[in-house]
Amino acid sequence: MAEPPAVIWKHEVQRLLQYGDLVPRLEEALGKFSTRDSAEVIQPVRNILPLQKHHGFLGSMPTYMENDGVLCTKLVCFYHRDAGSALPATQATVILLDPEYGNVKAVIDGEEVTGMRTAAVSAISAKLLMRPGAEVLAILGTGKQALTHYHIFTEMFPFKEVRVWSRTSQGAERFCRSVGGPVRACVSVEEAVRGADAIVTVTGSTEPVLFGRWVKAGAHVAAVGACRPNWRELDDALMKEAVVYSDSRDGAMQESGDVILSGVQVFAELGEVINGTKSAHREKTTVFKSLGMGVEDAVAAQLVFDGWKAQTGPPGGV
Ligand SMILES: NC(=O)C1=CN([C@@H]2O[C@H](COP(=O)(O)OP(=O)(O)OC[C@H]3O[C@@H](n4cnc5c(N)ncnc54)[C@H](O)[C@@H]3O)[C@@H](O)[C@H]2O)C=CC1
Ligand SMILES: O=C([O-])C1=[NH+]CCC1
Repeated sequence: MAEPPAVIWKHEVQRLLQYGDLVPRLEEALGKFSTRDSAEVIQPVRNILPLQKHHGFLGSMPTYMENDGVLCTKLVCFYHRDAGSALPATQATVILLDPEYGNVKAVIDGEEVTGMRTAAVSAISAKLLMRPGAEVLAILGTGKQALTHYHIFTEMFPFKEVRVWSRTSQGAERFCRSVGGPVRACVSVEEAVRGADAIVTVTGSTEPVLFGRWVKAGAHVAAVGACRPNWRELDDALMKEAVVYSDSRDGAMQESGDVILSGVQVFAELGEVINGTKSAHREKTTVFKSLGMGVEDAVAAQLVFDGWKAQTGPPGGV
């Protein structure tokens, strides 16, 4: 009979998941995903169930990595919240299964996994697509994703200046106090992004907040919010000016309002750049449209589970 599942919650995930391990695993997994080899990764575009009464969605995100023996699914609820709502915008749980027996091995808090793997993939996009010598980072939004993006971007790149914008001055000030590092609050999006080399959009907006006329030619934009076909964060001018990359081309064509409504084509998946089958146009303005993929949760969950097993020892002791 199978062991009961491990339940690994937020504080343990925070202790067990480190960007130093996560980033190389994600790079490898993005590359595998883009080979479309079913023995490497099977991962359909997430299935979405609308929660109309609550202005939200339940996404189920299964992934099977046959060669790595990883079977996983994430359940994620995400919402369009009114300003001032105290309710969370995103809640997630990751379930790791044994692919041979079918039993659940671990139930893992998905909040930290989602925060870290999303920021790590955006940082990978910047590593591949941002111009060398980038000095100024701008972050639009001051929620959970803003925080994880701040930490990994300032850890991986030597920015001289970091700016942040929020809808409210209290939001921006709270963010500046919480990061424990240098950052300047800006009163408008334009002030935050003018002259920036890298821009991260992590808002709950359903309308464009970032306009192409403010974006410096050659800047790199990691666009993380607006994960529904009728939601936007970027305007048409920016989408049409930029070379557009995504985590999943199919995901972007089904879920990204910025891609679908602007009518642009996704030039490449990050995995294709990693595999060397598509170019990294660092010299041009680039947009990485992130939707989030189950394979990213799967590699993060496997890292957490491996760390948890190493600390607890084999089932039943030695
Ligand atoms: N691409 C991906 O893999 C993932 C994307 N997301 C998306 O990223 C976005 C941010 O997620 P979290 O940080 O978890 O949410 P959060 O609720 O913690 O933060 C959202 C931020 O956006 C701001 N905001 C909300 N509505 C806005 C509007 N109309 N205009 C400007 N700013 C607005 C809020 O004030 C807050 O600063 C959401 O759209 C979420 O669905 C979340 C997880 C993964
Ligand atoms: O990949 C993910 O977890 C999500 N993408 C959009 C909202 C949540």
